[in-house]
Amino acid sequence: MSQPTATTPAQPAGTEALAAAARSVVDAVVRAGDHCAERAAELAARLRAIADELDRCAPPLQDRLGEMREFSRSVKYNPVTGPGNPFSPPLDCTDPDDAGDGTVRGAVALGLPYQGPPGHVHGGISALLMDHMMGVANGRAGVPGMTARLTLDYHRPVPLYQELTVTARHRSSDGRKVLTTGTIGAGGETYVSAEGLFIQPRTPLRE
Ligand SMILES: CCCCCCCCCC(=O)SCCNC(=O)CCNC(=O)[C@H](O)C(C)(C)COP(=O)(O)OP(=O)(O)OC[C@H]1O[C@@H](n2cnc3c(N)ncnc32)[C@H](O)[C@@H]1OP(=O)(O)O
Repeated sequence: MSQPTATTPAQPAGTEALAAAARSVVDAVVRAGDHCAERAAELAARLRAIADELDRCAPPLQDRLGEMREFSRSVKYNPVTGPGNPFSPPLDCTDPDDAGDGTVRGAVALGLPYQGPPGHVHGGISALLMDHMMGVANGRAGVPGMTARLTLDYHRPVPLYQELTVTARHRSSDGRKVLTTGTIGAGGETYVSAEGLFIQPRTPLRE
């Protein structure tokens, strides 16, 4: 029987299936740790061969960077919610359960690759989730912008392997300055709260 993992993607296909498989590899590498030391060299060679195969499919970097300016691709491959990016947990906010007040919600459970303090999520990962979710809230409010300042209060350590609720809400705008708040919590408890100042660019960031 396979070991439990923190992230259980819902039947992905195509490149999303590829990303989900790579994500599973990352999770399994950290969970197996020194317990697979005897087979590490052999397994590394097999993974390297797969990476080389993928490299042969990849277009020149400048072409790919150009493609990635497209909004749909930036959504698919972003490092927080992107189903096409193995680095993303991914945070699921496809059904954001908008309460009608502009709050966006997402759900995620994070495993050992995201550990900071023992048994808990790295504080920088919490900041990543907050930054991104506030960006999503701003986008939905029609005021997308660049993060200029991010302030986090870490109230409690964020547990690994527990479904977390991540929220964000655009609060106010003053010219190009956008103020947004967010939380990470579970079971009615808030582990992290955040406030962000975002600046709307003079020209759009993406095509
Ligand atoms: C699924 C799709 C959803 C995607 C969500 C993605 C979310 C991800 C968000 C990010 O990660 S963005 C990446 C991290 N952020 C950056 O790289 C930003 C780097 N900084 C910059 O590019 C510029 O500094 C910035 C665009 C933020 C501002 O430059 P500007 O030249 O446009 O602004 P300007 O300097 O004219 O300042 C405009 C106002 O903002 C204020 N301001 C700017 N930076 C500030 C700051 N850091 N703190 C406080 N106030 C600040 C500034 O004082 C001024 O106030 P006033 O209008 O009242 O005079």
